[in-house]
Amino acid sequence: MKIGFIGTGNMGSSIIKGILSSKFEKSENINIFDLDKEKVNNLVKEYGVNAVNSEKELAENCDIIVLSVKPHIIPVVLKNLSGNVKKDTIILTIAAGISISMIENTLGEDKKVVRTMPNTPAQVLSGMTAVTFNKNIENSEKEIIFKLLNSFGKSVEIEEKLMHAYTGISGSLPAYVYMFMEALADGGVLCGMPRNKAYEIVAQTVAGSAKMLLETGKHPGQLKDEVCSPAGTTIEAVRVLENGNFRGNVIEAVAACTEKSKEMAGEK
Ligand SMILES: NC(=O)C1=CN([C@@H]2O[C@H](COP(=O)(O)OP(=O)(O)OC[C@H]3O[C@@H](n4cnc5c(N)ncnc54)[C@H](OP(=O)(O)O)[C@@H]3O)[C@@H](O)[C@H]2O)C=CC1
Ligand SMILES: O=C(O)[C@@H]1CCC=N1
Repeated sequence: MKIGFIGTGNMGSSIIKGILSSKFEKSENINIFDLDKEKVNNLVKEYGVNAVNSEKELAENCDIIVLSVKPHIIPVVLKNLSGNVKKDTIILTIAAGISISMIENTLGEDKKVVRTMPNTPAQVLSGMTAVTFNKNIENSEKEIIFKLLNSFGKSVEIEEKLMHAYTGISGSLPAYVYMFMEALADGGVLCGMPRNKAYEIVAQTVAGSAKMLLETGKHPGQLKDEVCSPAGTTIEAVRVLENGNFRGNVIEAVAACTEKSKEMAGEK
């Protein structure tokens, strides 16, 4: 299967790396188009993928076209693709706030469109991707798309209207987690821990805590309670976090992200 990427920045290249390292597809079947020739040359050199010179050339040679440019560039790309997309080609968008109907309006309602919201851990095969299919995608094609998305992590089918909230709790989430981890390491450094050691310790502990939630089936509040000894160390930290409105701030951050996604889609 030939897969083409229009835009190979942070997210497009994360997916390419995931697809190649999981061996879902060979490098000779990956075509890329990006205006930034440095990014293209680096990917060609490092991974052996093919560079093409236009959206048209990419459309002629691919079974799946991944739209991985910034949302405001999508209309330009769709205009250049218009009239060049074959009947059975699947258009897969990863852009925040770009709806299926926006793509159908330019390329045609008969086109096969898949809307997704991935995240950057795709490049280490630990991504989490939401997906919504348009009416033209057949079940056999859904299976192929799930295999593709699962090759670099996990995926979940959701209603298109939930894509905004999904962006708030997954597409954008790695950034907030990294901020939390950076702040934890800063705290460690303040208390005398060498920074590199602090990052390693924090990363393994965050990964372990996430694994516990996934594998034990316990409520996160219960898992927290299991760590808090009476009059112990942890409850002191919990008190400080609660005084700083930690959970309230996180809820507001997710809501702000969700609202921005709606605004980008012209839904508010
Ligand atoms: N970053 C993330 O964590 C996530 C991003 N997304 C979505 O992924 C999309 C891409 O985001 P991200 O990878 O961060 O963005 P980047 O800016 O890192 O990558 C986009 C790439 O597209 C290039 N480009 C610009 N215009 C064109 C064009 N007309 N044709 C071809 N290539 C072009 C850019 O070049 P130049 O830099 O020269 O402009 C850049 O290399 C967005 O729509 C975003 O919503 C979704 C989930 C997570
Ligand atoms: O910040 C953004 O708009 C993109 C979408 C999800 C993650 N990054």
